[in-house]
Amino acid sequence: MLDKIVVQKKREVQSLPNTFHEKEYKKNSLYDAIAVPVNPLGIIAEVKKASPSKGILVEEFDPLSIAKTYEQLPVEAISVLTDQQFFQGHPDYLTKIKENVNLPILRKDFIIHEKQVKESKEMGADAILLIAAILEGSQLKEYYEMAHSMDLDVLIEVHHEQELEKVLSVVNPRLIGVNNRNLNTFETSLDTTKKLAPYIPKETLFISESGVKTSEDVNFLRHHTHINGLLVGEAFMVESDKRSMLRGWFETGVETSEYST
Ligand SMILES: O=P(O)(O)OC[C@@H](O)[C@@H](O)c1c[nH]c2ccccc12
Repeated sequence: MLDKIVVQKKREVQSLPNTFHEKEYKKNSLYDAIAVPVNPLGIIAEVKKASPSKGILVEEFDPLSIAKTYEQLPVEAISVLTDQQFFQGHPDYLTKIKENVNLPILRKDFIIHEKQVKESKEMGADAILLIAAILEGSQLKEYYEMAHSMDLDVLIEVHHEQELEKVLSVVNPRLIGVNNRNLNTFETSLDTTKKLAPYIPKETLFISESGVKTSEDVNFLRHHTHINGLLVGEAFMVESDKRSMLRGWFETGVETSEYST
């Protein structure tokens, strides 16, 4: 699946222009929001209509009103899918949300070319995702540095130890996301975050991505790892009472974390 997405992205990149116009948006730092969260853990709530694994999550999809609901909860940041082909997202959703919602906005897409980094800035993103599985070490370094020079924060996504090693050998990332979903099989396992936790540098902000749905999930992650935040899509999208769900996640608190190194 990931291969198929990359083939499509290569096609899309060919039709991107060579120059982009930078508009003046107020920057909201994803890093700062996660470093000093309002919630007990930093919450990045995703605006996602559909996914290749689940199909359409919500029929009546109004990205701006979803983002405004997130802003009211509140959450620390918003992730917006801009991929059209596989997730039914759109770049305009991100721009519209940036213009109307005062939270850090992460562009969620499959970046494989520097033009997409510049395009993200033009869209109004505060941060981008770089997926280690689809990038060489040299590309990771190049896009990471380029993004920072444009004042974009970067969340680097990894799935396993070799990817993490590749990332750490080229950059000193401020934010790392461990994706619990295997992008080839689409299965999620929170053990992915647990397994990688000991290898995430202490000074790096650590996000667990995908497959978080219940307070048991949240407590599992808080008990076994030193995560700073969660990236949640589906659970929010299909829940009508998002506020109660979020409150419920932190109600029971955590027993002392077993995680110590
Ligand atoms: O809907 P979930 O299981 O809560 O997952 C959200 C998010 O982590 C997921 O959408 C995601 C993580 N990494 C990605 C890379 C591309 C597209 C999507 C993603």
